[in-house]
Amino acid sequence: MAKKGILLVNLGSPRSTAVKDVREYLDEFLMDERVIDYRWIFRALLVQGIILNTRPAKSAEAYKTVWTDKGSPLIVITEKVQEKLQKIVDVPVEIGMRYAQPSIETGIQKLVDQGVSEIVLFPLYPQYAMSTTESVIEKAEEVRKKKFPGIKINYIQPFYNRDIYINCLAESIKEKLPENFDALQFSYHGVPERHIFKTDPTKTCNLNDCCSRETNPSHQFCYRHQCFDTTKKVIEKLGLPREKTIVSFQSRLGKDKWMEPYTDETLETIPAKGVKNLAIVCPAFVSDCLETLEEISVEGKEQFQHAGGEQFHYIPCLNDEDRWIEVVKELCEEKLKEFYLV
Ligand SMILES: C=CC1=C(C)c2cc3[nH]c(cc4nc(cc5[nH]c(cc1n2)c(C)c5CCC(=O)O)C(CCC(=O)O)=C4C)c(C)c3C=C
Ligand SMILES: [Fe+2]
Ligand SMILES: [Fe+2]
Repeated sequence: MAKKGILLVNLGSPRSTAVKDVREYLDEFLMDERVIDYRWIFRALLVQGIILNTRPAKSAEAYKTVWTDKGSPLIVITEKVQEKLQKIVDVPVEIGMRYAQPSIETGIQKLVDQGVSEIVLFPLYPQYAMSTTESVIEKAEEVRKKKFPGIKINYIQPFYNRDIYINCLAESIKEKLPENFDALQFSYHGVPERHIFKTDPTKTCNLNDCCSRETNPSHQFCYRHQCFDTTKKVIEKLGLPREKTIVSFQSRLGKDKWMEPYTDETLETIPAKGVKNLAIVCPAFVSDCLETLEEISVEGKEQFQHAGGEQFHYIPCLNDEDRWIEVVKELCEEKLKEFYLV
């Protein structure tokens, strides 16, 4: 019988905080046609002609503020998840990053070296986006066809609405919520609005009320809907009134219109509306990273307090919490079983 294995895939980080390494990482990341989805020549002009002139130095400074002795938080946390998962499943577990190292190819090679020919690949993003889930699958398929044509890969689908994940996230948030807070903000990574239209095969999403409907044909590929649905399900579990919660989108880049409302603008306006004590969580990320530890915990806090906010309570991601490892295990085992069905 074919040997099976698990590949956990996350976004990836620069090799180090040196400007040249950050530049190399940003080059690979932003030249991905599913991230900056312009025609190659315009993407190259924007990324290599403009963004890479100034952003690497600025981002390198930001990375320095979150870097650990062992490296980037995102990589270190993903390695911890791998270690913990490996102790409770009986197939080999490896990690691969969409950008930089260890790459998806490296991860697959390590599994193949252990005799694996059937892989469950887990893109570690709860909600589907062209720039994340789709990009990972495209890359893995490219690598498989070119380098490992004999192996099979089963992909774990976005799990934004799965009960096991919602329960896990709600319990984790509940444990970390402060006693008193005026609002709980859900800050998701943003995407350009254009991406949502582009990946909607039904052409029924207009980025309006449809995203909050219980059912709509576009929901399977609508990042906005999936963020709303995660939020709705978590606040139901927490028993929080809708009025005590805020949804916003962070980390926009460039001049395109990204999904609104923007997290930074929200943080600057809510204190005047009476939100002085804020709890904030970032459920598009399963591991803490630059975008949560620096952009939200540090910059976001400053923006909020500068605008008159008082208590700012950042709720960490699921990281390597045991309850999350159990969810990863269950989702992986469910997919592993599919190999026996074909
Ligand atoms: C949660 C899912 C993510 C989506 C969707 C996403 C889309 C997206 N991101 C950029 C540009 C940048 N993102 C950066 C960092 C970053 N992004 C995610 C996740 C998603 N991105 C993570 C986990 C991280 C942190 C990586 C780490 O090493 O900790 C960066 C790099 C940092 C910086 O310079 O600010 C950029 C740039 C775009 C353009 C995009 C969708 C189109
Ligand atoms: Fe939608
Ligand atoms: Fe990003």
